[in-house]
Amino acid sequence: MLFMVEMDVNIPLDADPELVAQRKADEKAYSQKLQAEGTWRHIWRKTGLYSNVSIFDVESNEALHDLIMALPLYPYMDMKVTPLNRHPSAIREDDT
Ligand SMILES: O=C(O)CC1=CCC(=O)O1
Repeated sequence: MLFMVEMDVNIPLDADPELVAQRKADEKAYSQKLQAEGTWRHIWRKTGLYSNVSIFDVESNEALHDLIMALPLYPYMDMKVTPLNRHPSAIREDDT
């Protein structure tokens, strides 16, 4: 199942810099592990924003929920989740 997830990051100005740096490092490692496994198919920075658009390939809604809840930066994020279906005009075989 494919999902588009838009993640807006809002870190409070008074947050502990060491804690934030650790969470960013953990987020990067978590993201890159899931990308290497093929679960986190794409991640794009939205130009000019501390925000990304990502495509996930997961088994179920519950799997996506668990993945999102485990994001180290989750406490600082607003999420928008959009389920995706294959477009009838798509020509890429892996867009399913
Ligand atoms: O910087 C972001 O958009 C938040 C984020 C998600 C995965 C990652 O490495 O950073």
